[in-house]
Amino acid sequence: MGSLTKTKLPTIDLRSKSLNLDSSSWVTKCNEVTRALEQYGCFIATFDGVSKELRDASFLALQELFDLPTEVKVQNVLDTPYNGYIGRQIMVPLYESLGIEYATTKEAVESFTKLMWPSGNQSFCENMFMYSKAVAELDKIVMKMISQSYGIEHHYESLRGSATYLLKPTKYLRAQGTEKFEKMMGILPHTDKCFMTYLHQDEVNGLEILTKDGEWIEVEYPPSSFVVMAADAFMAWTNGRIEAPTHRVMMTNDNDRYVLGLFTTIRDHILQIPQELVDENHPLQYKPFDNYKYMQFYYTEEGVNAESAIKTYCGIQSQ
Ligand SMILES: O=C(O)CCC(=O)C(=O)O
Ligand SMILES: [Fe+2]
Repeated sequence: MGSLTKTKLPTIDLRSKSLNLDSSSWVTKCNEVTRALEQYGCFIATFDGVSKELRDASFLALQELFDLPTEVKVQNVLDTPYNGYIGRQIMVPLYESLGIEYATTKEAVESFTKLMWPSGNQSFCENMFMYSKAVAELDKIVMKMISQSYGIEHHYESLRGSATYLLKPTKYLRAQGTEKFEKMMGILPHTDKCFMTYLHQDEVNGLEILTKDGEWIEVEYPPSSFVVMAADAFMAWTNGRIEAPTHRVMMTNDNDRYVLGLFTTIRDHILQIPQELVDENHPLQYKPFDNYKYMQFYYTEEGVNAESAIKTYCGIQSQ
């Protein structure tokens, strides 16, 4: 599927000083974010909410976490399948991740930390909590910008209190037993099932995005930036105006790769497609749905085998 291209994803400056704008420049910036998402389903955001110290400490904390024995890591069991602990599986032997649910609440990060380190690990706990809070601020900025550019702020306001954040520390081993430049799949092509995704990596690249033209873009992003990516629930909520991009990770045999993904999910709130996004050119494509229940559906046989799980779950079939 698809060839590799040298196209670059747009980079948008969302550092605090560049958001201090007069109203017409603000509108231009909001439109820039929305157009990038409409075209690619994602973009690179420069963001200064995570200091260099916090970033360095967070990636060190990740190494400590993955160095724990497997029997400790498997204790992290969550209700959502595949969010608790995934260890090196046959299809993706390089991949390992752990999910921290409700990561913007201190209690949740404390209880995860206690599970991993019964005698405590204060710096891990503080760094993960601070990191999650900082990136949740980026989510608020991005959501405000998109909803303003579509004129649907009041709809977003009504669901914002139902946004929950899953922090997913992830480690990819470098490709094993391969030649230089030969790549091995780190994570299979997929779309995310949540609402929005925010990815941050150590120096090692590997993420690839499938464009609408069927070409894979290698995403290279510098340390001070984040990949902002629409997920399935967001695609449905925007009535398909912004599509969740298919993405994968390809690893070379150079270095292991660490990633911090923050995933927004809307819980306990039925998502209704804003009527402002429905018109003659954009007929209603999705019924009201529950993001969290959709994530559960995805892991059923029907969900896994569907060509588009979100369309099977809540899509309106065109006549
Ligand atoms: O490692 C990455 O850059 C992407 C991770 C990813 O796609 C996921 O966890 O859903
Ligand atoms: Fe993903």
